[in-house]
Amino acid sequence: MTNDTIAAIATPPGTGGVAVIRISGPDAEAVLKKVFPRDSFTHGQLVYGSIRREGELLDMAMAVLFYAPKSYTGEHTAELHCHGSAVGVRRVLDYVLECGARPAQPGEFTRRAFLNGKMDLSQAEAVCDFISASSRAGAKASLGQLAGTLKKRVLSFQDMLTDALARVEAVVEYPEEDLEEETAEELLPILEKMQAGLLGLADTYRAGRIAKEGLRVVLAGKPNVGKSSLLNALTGMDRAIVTNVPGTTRDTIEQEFDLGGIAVYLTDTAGIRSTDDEIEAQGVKRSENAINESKLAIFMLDGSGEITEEDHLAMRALKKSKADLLVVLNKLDACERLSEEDVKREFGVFPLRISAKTGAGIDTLKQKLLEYAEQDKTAAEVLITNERHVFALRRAADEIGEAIAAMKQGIDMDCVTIDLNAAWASLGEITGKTVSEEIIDRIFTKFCLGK
Ligand SMILES: Nc1nc2c(c(=O)[nH]1)N(C=O)[C@@H](CNc1ccc(C(=O)N[C@@H](CCC(=O)O)C(=O)O)cc1)CN2
Ligand SMILES: Nc1nc2c(ncn2[C@@H]2O[C@H](COP(=O)(O)OP(=O)(O)OP(=O)(O)O)[C@@H](O)[C@H]2O)c(=O)[nH]1
Ligand SMILES: [Mg+2]
Repeated sequence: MTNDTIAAIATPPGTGGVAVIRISGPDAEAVLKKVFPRDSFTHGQLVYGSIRREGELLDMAMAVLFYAPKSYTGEHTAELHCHGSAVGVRRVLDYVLECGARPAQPGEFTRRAFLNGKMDLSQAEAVCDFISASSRAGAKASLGQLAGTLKKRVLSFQDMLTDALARVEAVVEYPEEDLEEETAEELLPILEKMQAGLLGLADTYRAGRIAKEGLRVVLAGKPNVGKSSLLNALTGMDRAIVTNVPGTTRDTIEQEFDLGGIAVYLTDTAGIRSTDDEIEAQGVKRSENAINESKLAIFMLDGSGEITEEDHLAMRALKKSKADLLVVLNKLDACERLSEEDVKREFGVFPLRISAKTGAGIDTLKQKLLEYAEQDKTAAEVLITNERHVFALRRAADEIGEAIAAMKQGIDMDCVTIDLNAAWASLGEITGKTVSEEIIDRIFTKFCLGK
């Protein structure tokens, strides 16, 4: 139901400089005029005045009216810019509701913007992601999507499909012209390029997800190699206790830090070894859990010592997990007993040389982490950050693949038409053209109130 008038506080709860109440729907102007009396409003012009209920002053505020369709929602929309008093703004909202508006559902303003064609579904989803972004990379990716970069890409894929469909339909419609072979020859490379383009776009999800959700990295290795020292060096904080007693870290320690705009959640763990100490044994268990929950593990070796059975024990725990592996050889400032070649021979991976103590190699390590996080990002201006979009892109690529296979086998062009239409519909799930009501419901109920 979109023909009633809704209202909500659009700013976060609590005390602030200014609090905004948003009102949208056919009665927005009438409600505003009751709350904030004025003979007329000029579209988009903010004016100052009093809000009184039965003579009692509720706030000295500012108000603005946007006439449909030139508003965020595409409906008549009013805003009251009140003092940022939690109690004050609540009283004004109650008065607005008394004057004929009803409380908005979470995401209802943006849902109306979508239903009124002000934005497509990918842009509406981006509004939610942008608001809740917790890193600069996440904010940047969702803002691009909000500005319509993904929408544009999807629409251009759909345009290409429409062109291809028109040509296939010509073959079906004029069988006497014998266009089949010629058309297949011309369309195949186009479809193959589209398929690759769709899969390439879907592959940006790896980097997109890290931009949106952050990167989980665990520090692992036997006791005393310098894991806690590295946590401190990477985060620039004196976060974890460092001593030369093996078994210093007993529990996992997590610290977030910013890596070129990406949120990295770094976990320091208890050194892995077999132990009779009950507390330490539980710590080792927790280390193993932390490894399993991480995308990347930094396996640390002490270059001033020898490779021991404990190193192998730690490595086995890492190999059992799905975490990707980066090996560092620490303490290169001290005497050098281990070379990179030794490590390569023993563990099959070439290590990065660092000193957690002096900071040598830490910038290179950060660079490696950043490259890892952004791999597959390609030059793409578009980063996919949403699993729903990945599924839709992959499905569209599959359907185009079916069309390609059918064409190559000389199967009836009618089948090709079906496959290409299916691909078009899959892409429509991203823009919202071909998506079910339930999915739309699910997307908007995740929004916050007032958005
Ligand atoms: N005060 C205020 N600030 C805000 C918002 C808002 O709703 N109110 N926004 C809410 O998220 C964001 C801005 N987004 C907006 C998007 C479209 C329109 C809008 O009125 N569009 C019309 C007219 C454009 C024009 O006049 O040129 C349109 O698209 O037709 C307004 C805000 C961030 N800042
Ligand atoms: N020379 C040198 N010493 C280091 C370096 N990194 C760490 N150390 C020292 O090695 C010892 C152990 O460091 P920690 O960071 O506590 O090692 P850990 O791996 O966290 O140890 P556990 O918590 O016991 O598993 C401390 O005395 C550190 O000062 C380094 O790069 N060079
Ligand atoms: Mg430690």
